[in-house]
Amino acid sequence: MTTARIIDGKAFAAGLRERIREAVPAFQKQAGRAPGLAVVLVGEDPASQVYVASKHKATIAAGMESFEHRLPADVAQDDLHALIDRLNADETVDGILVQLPLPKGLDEKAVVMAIDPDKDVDGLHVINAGRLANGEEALTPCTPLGSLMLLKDTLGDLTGLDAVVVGRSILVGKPMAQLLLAENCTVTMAHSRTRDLPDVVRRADIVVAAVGRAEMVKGDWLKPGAVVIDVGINRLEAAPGESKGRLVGDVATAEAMDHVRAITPVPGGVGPMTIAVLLRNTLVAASARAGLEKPENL
Ligand SMILES: Nc1nc(=O)c2c([nH]1)NC[C@@H]1CN(c3ccc(C(=O)N[C@@H](CCC(=O)O)C(=O)O)cc3)C=[N+]21
Repeated sequence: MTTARIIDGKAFAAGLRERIREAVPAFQKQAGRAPGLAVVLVGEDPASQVYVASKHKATIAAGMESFEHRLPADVAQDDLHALIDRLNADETVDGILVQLPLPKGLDEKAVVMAIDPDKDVDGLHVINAGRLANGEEALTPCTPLGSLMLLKDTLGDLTGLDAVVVGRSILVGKPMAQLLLAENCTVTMAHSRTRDLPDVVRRADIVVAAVGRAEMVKGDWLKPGAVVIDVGINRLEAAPGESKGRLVGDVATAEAMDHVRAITPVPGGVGPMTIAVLLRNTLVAASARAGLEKPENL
């Protein structure tokens, strides 16, 4: 029996992008220019090229300015920093995103720390991580913020709920836990060294799976009625006769459907939210930089 609701991240993301598009003209009128997002792509990784192309398209569609910078995989660290410095100083650039991972040999952390925290639309700078942890206004990583939006849309007030975040990355797990804590959840962070992981997950009203292991969270790990956010995007090996393997999350979705109240699919769940929140963060950063009020209902 399957009763779970599929959380349509693609539709929610489309709605968010539409609200952003509607909010851009007010910014433009007051600031005298459109919000600008600079995306830096180093190297030729095909998956990264696809992501960057879709970010570019979405940025233009929202009425914002998109600046793309492509550098060769063997670029010197100093040259990359010189570009970041230029973007930091450029008044028409409100957001800077350096597509990750960077090719081997480059110091990723040093690059992220070189970004002006007020332009750090990925929310990866320690200053933004610290602001988030301290409950201050912060640019917040896109994937966890998008996940939180879906949770609040599904559940309303999250106060008092038991949340388990599986995965402790800087990009997703840690900021996700901070966001849930700020919504008054009781938060448990689980990871590869957690003992009795299935039993830990069984306690949760909210499960956020962000471990990067295909279908690791099984159906019988889930408390009846739990709401599940599946952050994983894993490409399975191609079956004979297929050119590409299937895309699956970190949760065994088909099994989970028999247990949970609602779950995000892969694809079409959290993934599309990531780009929509990137645009949201760009407009938020632009408004703050221009001394304008934070746009409402974004
Ligand atoms: N500095 C930085 N910031 C990022 O936010 C960042 C990054 N680097 N590097 C790569 C990852 C990956 N990422 C995704 C964005 C959208 C989808 C997305 O829209 N996925 C769709 C389609 C997936 C498909 O069909 O391939 C879905 O899940 O439905 C996925 C993955 C952002 N990333």
